[in-house]
Amino acid sequence: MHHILTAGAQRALIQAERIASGSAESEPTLAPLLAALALEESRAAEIMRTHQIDLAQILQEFQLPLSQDPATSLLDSPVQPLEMSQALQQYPAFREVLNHAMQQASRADVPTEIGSEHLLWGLLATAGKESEWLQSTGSLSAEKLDDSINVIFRQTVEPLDVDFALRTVAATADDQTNTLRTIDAAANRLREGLRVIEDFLRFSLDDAHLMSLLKSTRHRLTDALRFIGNETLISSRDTLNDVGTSISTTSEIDRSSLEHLLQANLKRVQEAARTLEEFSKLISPEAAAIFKQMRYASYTLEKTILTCIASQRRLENSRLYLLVSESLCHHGAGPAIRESLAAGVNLVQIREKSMTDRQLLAHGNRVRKWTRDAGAILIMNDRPDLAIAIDADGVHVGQDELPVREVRQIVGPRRLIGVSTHNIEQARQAVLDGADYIGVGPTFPTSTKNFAEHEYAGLDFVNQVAAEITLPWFAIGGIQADNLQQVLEAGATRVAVSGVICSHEHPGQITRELLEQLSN
Ligand SMILES: Cc1ncc(COP(=O)(O)OP(=O)(O)O)c(N)n1
Ligand SMILES: Cc1nc(C(=O)O)sc1CCOP(=O)(O)O
Ligand SMILES: [Mg+2]
Repeated sequence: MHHILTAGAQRALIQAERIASGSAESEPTLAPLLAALALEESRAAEIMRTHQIDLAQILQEFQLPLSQDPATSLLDSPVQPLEMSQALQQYPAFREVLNHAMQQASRADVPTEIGSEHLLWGLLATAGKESEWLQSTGSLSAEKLDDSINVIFRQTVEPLDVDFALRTVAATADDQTNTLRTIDAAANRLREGLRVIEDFLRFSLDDAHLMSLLKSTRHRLTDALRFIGNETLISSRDTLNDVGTSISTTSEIDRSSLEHLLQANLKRVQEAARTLEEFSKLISPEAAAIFKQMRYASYTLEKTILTCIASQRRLENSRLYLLVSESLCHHGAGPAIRESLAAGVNLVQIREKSMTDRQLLAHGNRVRKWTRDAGAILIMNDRPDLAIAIDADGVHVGQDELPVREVRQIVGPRRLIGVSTHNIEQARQAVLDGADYIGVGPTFPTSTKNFAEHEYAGLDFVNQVAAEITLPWFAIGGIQADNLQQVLEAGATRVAVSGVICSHEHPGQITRELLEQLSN
């Protein structure tokens, strides 16, 4: 009969082997197993804790060494899982523990893997100083443990033959080697793919925020591989006999543009992450979980990078963004919009706070016509529904309005979504949420919108965004012809304005002036 160990029991056995190898004892004992059960986050450790038994007591009682940080020691120097139980298996008392543990697991009313609690039970049932100590110090007995394990005894169990094919991995050594080789090859593909993307972010996009995201993805790969063991992977590597190394498909050779190259490598990363996730399930559920996270992270990364590239293209020539409110305009919104369009503005936002929906719809339809005729982009403030109704090119939302995800569901994939941000965390989040551009402000005091004094993000925020974000962004708030230069010096290349144009006697004239400064 084959029994499979739970992940917690596997870790405990690996730890036991390690502790035993560092112990000065010439004869093997069960103390390393006891210590390992207390060391791992497992049911056995939990049970022992409820009986006031902890690792420190065990180490002291049985004079065991544990020089490394127990929490990380297993990760730091991994043991090859198949070899793990070989030495312990030679030891009769350990075989007895396993035999008891298997019997105990067999008593469960549902098929049960051998868990750390069964190993603890086996240890208690095996005569020896460890069992005696557990019973005297922690007043723990095999009977008491039954309650904790919650086994339903329905039959008298005959001693079982111990089958030492304790499988921690695949059924055969060949299976295991092949699994490890697959993981090793996929990890290399993933690493290489990430490196290409990183170079793209560094040299083509020059985006520090996305680069730091990518780096943390790379670190996750390292974390996950620790669960499997780097040495184990390298020792399973067999490049000479790997048929995959000689195959290059046309899709691998054909890279028609930087973007194509980027996409191919994003796909490569996702496929490798999927392979790693699936094959790691045979070896380490912890690693598999990390690979799954990496796969999802790579989808976010893909969406974010591609959105960034597409938005840069769409907003390439939009340096001046005009927000129009009827109430601010000297001669009404119509003349302000038409004159500024004629002067060269190519991005307009309808920002009306007091019109009824019907008024907004009618106004929106007029502005749509003017902007379309001028070849300009039209954005509706606050209202995804009206953005669709007037066929605007996008919608702008603030921090308290609908999140990007929900707005996207309403306006679909092609309309632009802009998000207001007032600090660097919000800016980073908006990028990851899938915004197509962000507003960055308020830069200076403004009478167009109420902000408390402490809410002025100022030029520092502009500086921060300039240092790390390449998704198109517009500095906004109190920007005028006479302070625009400071904004540009802080790193902005695009600005959004309202009052300076709307309330100007000659909207066309001030528009030209601002555009002139922006083009310099
Ligand atoms: C380009 C741009 N940036 C910021 C805002 C402000 O949006 P929000 O915070 O939602 O405030 P209101 O404009 O709705 O009052 C914006 N509209 N456009
Ligand atoms: C509507 C708005 N949002 C801001 C933000 O920081 O999010 S600042 C602002 C007012 C922009 O108008 P003006 O150019 O007249 O100051
Ligand atoms: Mg708003």
